[in-house]
Amino acid sequence: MDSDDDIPSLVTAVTLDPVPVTIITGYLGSGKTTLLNYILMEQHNKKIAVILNEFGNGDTMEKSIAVGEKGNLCEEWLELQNGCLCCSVKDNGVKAIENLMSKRGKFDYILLETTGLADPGPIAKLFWIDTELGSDVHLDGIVCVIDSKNANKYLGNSLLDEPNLDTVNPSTRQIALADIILINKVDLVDRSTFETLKTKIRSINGSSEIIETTNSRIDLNKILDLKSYSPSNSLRVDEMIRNVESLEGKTHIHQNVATVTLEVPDGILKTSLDTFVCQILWENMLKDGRGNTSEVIRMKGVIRFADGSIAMIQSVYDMYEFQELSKSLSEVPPGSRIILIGTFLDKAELSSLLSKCIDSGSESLLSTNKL
Ligand SMILES: Nc1nc2c(ncn2[C@@H]2O[C@H](COP(=O)(O)OP(=O)(O)OP(=O)(O)O)[C@@H](O)[C@H]2O)c(=O)[nH]1
Repeated sequence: MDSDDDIPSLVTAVTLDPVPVTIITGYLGSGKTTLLNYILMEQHNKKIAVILNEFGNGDTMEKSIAVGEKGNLCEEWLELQNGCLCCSVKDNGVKAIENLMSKRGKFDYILLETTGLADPGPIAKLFWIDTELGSDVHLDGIVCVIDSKNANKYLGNSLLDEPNLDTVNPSTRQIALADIILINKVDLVDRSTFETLKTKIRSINGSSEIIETTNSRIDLNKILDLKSYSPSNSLRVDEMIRNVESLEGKTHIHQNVATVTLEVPDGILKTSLDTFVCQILWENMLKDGRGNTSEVIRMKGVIRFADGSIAMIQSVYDMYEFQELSKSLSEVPPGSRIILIGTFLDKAELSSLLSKCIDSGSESLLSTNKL
């Protein structure tokens, strides 16, 4: 490990723009490392930090991180106070990365590869919330790599498989949370296997772009600098909605995880939408028609509020935010819509719960005005 002795104590990283973090997820052996190496090769003139989010051996307090510059990778250490990156407290992993940047200079990009069995949600929340706190890093997006040879097995053999009511496997969560999905190893499968797999993936995540790849080769503009968690992504919501709507009427729900769109009346009160979001994300008040409690894994949408403002709404599990759109984003298509990905999502029940929140919001506004 490097000594701190020769480093002035007040040196901090001069970071004008936060460094983007892309999470690379995917089931075991799908081609995540192949993708990482490809990115490093293609972007050899950039200073890219690679973090492998593996579990330590219990006593491990440090995490190795590779920083690539001018084609060379050198090992650095992340000095974590406690535990591994995915289960430590929010500030821990992020602060360690910021400290490293203050010693070694700002990275151009951070790539974080999760283990094949990891749910990328907790780590995504870690990097997402720190943007709010004025962090030196920010979450850019989640890329999920799928092994087309084997994924049909772990995603179920048939579209008619009996859904498992209790559990959602990590691979399904990785797909649900992905901003872009690479169906890799297409050289190893025939067209019909590929199409079956693509249909399953689409039935889980109806909104994100799906691209087929071999050896994880991809136009890097498609996976880096996506700004998936920035208000500028609101311009893509319409396209995402169209992806979801093209599936309507084709019911091939897999493991009960699916994507639905919800129309929200323009001019809704902020408090009404806030109540609705809290009820579905925090209070587990949303059920499907058969009484199963819904779980919202990911949500994104654009809302036109009563006060005339337009905001992007996003969530990852129980964490959500509204980000007001600037005037430069005023060209977002008309309407207010939300895309939800999760388990036991029932469009009719969602609409009904939303209507109740709108009604009670209007009633309380009315009684406040009477006072
Ligand atoms: N035929 C074929 N092999 C591939 C392709 N992409 C990756 N591989 C091979 O698949 C194996 C696994 O690839 P990795 O990139 O190590 O996969 P990973 O997702 O990082 O694997 P884990 O870290 O074990 O989860 C390697 O031997 C790769 O060379 C592809 O498109 N086609």
